[in-house]
Amino acid sequence: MDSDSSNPAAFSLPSISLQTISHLSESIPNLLQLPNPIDKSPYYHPNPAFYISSSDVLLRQILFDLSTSSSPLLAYHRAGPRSQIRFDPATVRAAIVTCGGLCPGLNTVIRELVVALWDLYGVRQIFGVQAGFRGFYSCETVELNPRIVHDWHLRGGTSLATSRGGFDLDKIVGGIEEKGFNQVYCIGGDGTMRAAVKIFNEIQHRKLKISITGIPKTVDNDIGIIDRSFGFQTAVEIALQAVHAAHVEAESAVNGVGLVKLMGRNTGHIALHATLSSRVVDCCLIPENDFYLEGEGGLFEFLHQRLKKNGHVVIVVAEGAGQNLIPRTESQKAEQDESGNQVFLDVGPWLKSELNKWWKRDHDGELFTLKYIDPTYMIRAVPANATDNLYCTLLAHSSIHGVMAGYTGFVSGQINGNYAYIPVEEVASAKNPVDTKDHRWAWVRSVTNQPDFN
Ligand SMILES: Nc1ncnc2c1ncn2[C@@H]1O[C@H](COP(=O)(O)OP(=O)(O)O)[C@@H](O)[C@H]1O
Ligand SMILES: O=P(O)(O)OC[C@H]1O[C@](O)(COP(=O)(O)O)[C@@H](O)[C@@H]1O
Ligand SMILES: [Mg+2]
Repeated sequence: MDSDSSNPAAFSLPSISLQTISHLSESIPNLLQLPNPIDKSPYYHPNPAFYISSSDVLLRQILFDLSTSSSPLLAYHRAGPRSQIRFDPATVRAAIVTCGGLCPGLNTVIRELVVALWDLYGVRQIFGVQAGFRGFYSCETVELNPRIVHDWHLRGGTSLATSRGGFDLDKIVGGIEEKGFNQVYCIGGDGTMRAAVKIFNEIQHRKLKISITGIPKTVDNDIGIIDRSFGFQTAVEIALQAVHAAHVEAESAVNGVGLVKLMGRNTGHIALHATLSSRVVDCCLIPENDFYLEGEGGLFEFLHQRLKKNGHVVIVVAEGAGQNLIPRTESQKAEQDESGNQVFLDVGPWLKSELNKWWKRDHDGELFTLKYIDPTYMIRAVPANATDNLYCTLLAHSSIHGVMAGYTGFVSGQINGNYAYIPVEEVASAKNPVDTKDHRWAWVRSVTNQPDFN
């Protein structure tokens, strides 16, 4: 018999599958247990509901159709302070490292890790590892305290320096052991999370009492599961300034084209958000949606019509878009950066040149002005805005609470507005492409009216 779709009682809730995270007690016998020092904090006055228990979870999917959902709902441990801690603060030696490219908010995360370790938990041995993972074995570490980091949230970049490459598992874990670190906070993107998985496995293999955690940073917002990465909103805000400038230039010319290239290696989130919030973009080109130039339904045909109608156009192109169209030599095909990422060719100047050639070929003699803007590092080399700053603080605090409670091999992240602990392996493999089948891409297309290039 068919279930009655108007009667919610006719459906049963799917089961829940908890994504467990590792705990030091699984590999370290007789792990000590102490009351959380926040009990004595003059600011928090914790009541019983203040502490989070290991049975507190949050769901990844909060919207689903009961008539079709049958697979279990993924749940994660809720982040936050635990009533018992598993490190004696007097013996903690915490290491903080930043890896990969810059992202607004890196310095805020470092600052808040230092201040909260110091103020909430009474940790006094906190170290900054310089220049990314290679800093564990090739540079002096710097001792940090709240006085040193007090104004770091006002600075862009990372005051610890960062780098790509330099991943040598043996040397890194050797360096961690040699320097006596027992808490390792890794701030970085997808590459850093993959590296953290390997370090975590090696620490477990060596049965060391070291907790390692990841705090995901990616200006491209290309890490999955979490709502968004810190710094992303700030980057979009700065990107918008470039889009508005391109619009002014284009509108003030005859047959004016404003072309803006924005970051986005594999994902077009920055381009998409800049397009949606500016409302002045005529065409948004992202890596997830191939495009072509010539013929029916192509970019040139669309631009021709738009210029005829409005007299100007604004194009936003993400750096990873159109890579399949740009001619490249055999050696360019094989080129990789220090972290093993394929080196992209620069889509901005290529597209600018193709557009100029097209106009000259098809509209010779008619006025045409193309202004190209590439804000590149300007969008990520700035301090975090207010929202991202608060987000960084909560991520840093979540990480410390989890580590002090003895959890390891996890990442702190926001899921549906709440904070969760997610296994680092899961984050390392979770991508976050723009879904060109969902409502947001449909929204872009309805705002721009651009072709779908199918
Ligand atoms: N698959 C991997 N295994 C081990 N280390 C990796 C891996 N991918 C990247 N790394 C290391 O992680 C660090 C940061 O990676 P990178 O890709 O440059 O930046 P991001 O973390 O921002 O994506 C680098 O030191 C790099 O060598
Ligand atoms: O020139 P760099 O420092 O290698 O960084 C450039 C790359 O970093 C990125 O900003 C991605 O970094 P994220 O890991 O922060 O997402 C890309 O958009 C860009 O290709
Ligand atoms: Mg990356």
